[in-house]
Amino acid sequence: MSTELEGLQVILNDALNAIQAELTIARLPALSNCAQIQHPLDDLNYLPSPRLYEARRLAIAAMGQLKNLLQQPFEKVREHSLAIYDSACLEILLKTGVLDYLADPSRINGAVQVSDMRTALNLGSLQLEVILRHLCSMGLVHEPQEGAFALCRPALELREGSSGRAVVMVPGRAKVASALVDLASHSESERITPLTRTAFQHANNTDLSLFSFLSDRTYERQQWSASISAYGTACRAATVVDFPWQELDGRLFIDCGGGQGELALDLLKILPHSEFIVQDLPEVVSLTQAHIERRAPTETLCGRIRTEVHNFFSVQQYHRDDTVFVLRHILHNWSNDSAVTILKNIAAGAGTCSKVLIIEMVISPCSTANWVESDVPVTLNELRDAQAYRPLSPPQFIPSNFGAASHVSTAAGVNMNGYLNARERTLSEWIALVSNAGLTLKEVVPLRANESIIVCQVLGS
Ligand SMILES: C[S@@+](CC[C@H](N)C(=O)[O-])C[C@H]1O[C@@H](n2cnc3c(N)ncnc32)[C@H](O)[C@@H]1O
Repeated sequence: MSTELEGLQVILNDALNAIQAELTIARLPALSNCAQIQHPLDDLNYLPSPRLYEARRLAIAAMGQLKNLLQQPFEKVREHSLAIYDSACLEILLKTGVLDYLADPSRINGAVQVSDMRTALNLGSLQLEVILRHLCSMGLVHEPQEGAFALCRPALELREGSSGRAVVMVPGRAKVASALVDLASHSESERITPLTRTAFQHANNTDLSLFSFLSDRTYERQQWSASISAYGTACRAATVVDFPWQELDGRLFIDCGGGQGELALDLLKILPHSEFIVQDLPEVVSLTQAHIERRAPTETLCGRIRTEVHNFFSVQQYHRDDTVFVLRHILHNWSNDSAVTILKNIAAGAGTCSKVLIIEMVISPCSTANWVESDVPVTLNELRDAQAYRPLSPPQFIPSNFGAASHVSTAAGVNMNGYLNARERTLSEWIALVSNAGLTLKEVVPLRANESIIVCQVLGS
């Protein structure tokens, strides 16, 4: 019977050995924090082998559990309460132009003195070294000589055009987080603001929903749409590879709230006998149409892909029995009641062979109950040479949601809550939601990404 410390040490060693072996098999270079070029694994389009993907997840989970085990609790609480400055420093790095200055090809290979940055960027009295030192502890910057800083490899994800930058630049998140605290701190009886009002509305003193608020704010809308594209890019490779799309070739695909049509464009390439309709609100569809014509001129001409204005709060008009309705990153934007209405509008028009594919996170509860070994656990050894992705069973001492490896997903749930009174959902919440809408959940296909594909059919079919 090993102690928690011993158990986690073994798990971490096994995970690191598996990572090392998989890097060698894939002929990937060694990882380095201070490298000035991205590692192939940093590319969002690079899909790691199932064993490498899971070993990374396990190593992060084990490191998180070890940190929880070892860190002095007062230091831990202090660290979390100060975490608000992590995002503030990230924003300062971008908004002062320091990131772009350090990332410039003429400077990227050496460290730059703070005084030079201050003069070049006209930063006056900003105590830049204080900010940069905190960014060092976050692993985004390093300080090879006192007062001289250079970017670390992860910071390359913040360069212009990168998905990471798009996510950081979403406006007003700090305001929403603070309004969430404000709303949550009042008991039900003292509440002046009705519960249906979001923290976003409270923070911006508006009754408009996020989407209506953005409709006449071009800059903010562009920042949002860049971040939405970034989430799509992050799960793109896994969505295409880890789901058996070929079994559905020949069907009509309706991408509900399809945005720029990126998912349909990806599927178009691998499903030569299928047709695609990308639906969205009128102000989005006009941009989507132009985007699709640029990206897939031939398929557009052949009628294999087109756009259509459709509000998903009205009933779908497609009654073809073989229709596949896809909703990616849609339902987590809506409360349960609204999400049920959206799904009912699809179910009302869907034939018995139609499918509804929901591409979203399926949050695991953080249970530690599975510390008792499950019947047929999937281990890193079993994933050796595996081509098809299967998630690992969490070993003893690792929570069922892989703890620290789920941090982004649980934080995304709080973010959805703050902006939209919405949430990321667990499997039991998904089952309840789809059955309330007259659908049945057939299976959940996990992806090498934060998302899974939830396959639903019309009830009884
Ligand atoms: C988070 S984005 C997801 C976009 C796309 N599915 C993707 O994965 O990239 C949500 C999309 O829902 C659309 N949307 C919001 N309300 C809608 C409505 N009532 N009817 C149709 N689309 C809507 C938005 O315009 C936006 O394109």
